[in-house]
Amino acid sequence: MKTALTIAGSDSGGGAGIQADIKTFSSLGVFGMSVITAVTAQNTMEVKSVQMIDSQIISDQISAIFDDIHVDAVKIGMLGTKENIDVVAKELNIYRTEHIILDPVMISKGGHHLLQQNAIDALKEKLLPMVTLITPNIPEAESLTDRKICTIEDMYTACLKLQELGANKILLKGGHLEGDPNDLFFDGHHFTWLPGKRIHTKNVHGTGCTLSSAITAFVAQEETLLSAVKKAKDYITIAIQHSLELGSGHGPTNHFYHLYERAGLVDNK
Ligand SMILES: Nc1ncnc2c1ncn2[C@@H]1O[C@H](COP(=O)(O)OP(=O)(O)OP(=O)(O)O)[C@@H](O)[C@H]1O
Ligand SMILES: Cc1ncc(CO)c(N)n1
Repeated sequence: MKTALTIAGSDSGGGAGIQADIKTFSSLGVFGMSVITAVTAQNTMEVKSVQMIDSQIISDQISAIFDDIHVDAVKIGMLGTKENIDVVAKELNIYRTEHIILDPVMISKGGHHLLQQNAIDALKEKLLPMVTLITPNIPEAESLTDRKICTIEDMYTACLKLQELGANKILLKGGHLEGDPNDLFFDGHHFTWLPGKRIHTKNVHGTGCTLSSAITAFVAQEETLLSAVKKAKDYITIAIQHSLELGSGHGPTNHFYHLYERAGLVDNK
């Protein structure tokens, strides 16, 4: 069985973070492992509080895994602090993996800062150049490039700017712009649009986490990056289409829908 590792924060509400990543890995047939960088007390409405995990324990979790188990692909989500970025970059430089997918998590859907402001430079300098793919949403790309993104033209320009900053491949998610959620993939030479149709639901908690871990699961299974990104887009679309009405805020997506459907466990009437 292929393996995937997520280095991210825990979401007690189960829809985003480590929990979304492990559900995604499992539903797509790869063995999931985790390095927890932060514990968030979170539900569908808000992040109540966050406790960062000590850098030494982060470093130990990474070495415990890599010293023993082969890792086919790594996904990085919430890191929280500059210290965490430093330790993750240092360890991943030691244990080299072919595929590293970075979701540069900065702010939760409810507006809670999940990355300290002083950590953005470290993310740009240390992690950006060493990862295979970065998957910012519009506000994250704006923060990384220091410019507003309002139009399709701006999305192209932002990808080129991210490349200038050292990024290898980029998936710029368009979900935060008006209209349909079309994402732009840039492999360093060519642009490819991943068209979407907006699903009108408030249950979009953890969509970014789920998309990046699905890409990770597909590259772990030897898909090319472009094919992994396309399959992951299909996967998140189905997960949003069948998202779950849980809690009073942004409910989670349905990570296992395609398996339930295959098993005849859903009523399609
Ligand atoms: N309402 C929607 N309907 C269909 N697809 C959507 C919708 N919202 C987002 N998506 C798609 O979901 C994926 C994740 O994008 P999104 O912009 O929501 O990530 P994000 O803001 O990083 O999420 P998160 O809240 O987890 O940080 C993208 O492929 C995006 O186009
Ligand atoms: C732990 C965690 N990671 C990522 C997100 C994405 O928004 C979140 N809400 N919580």
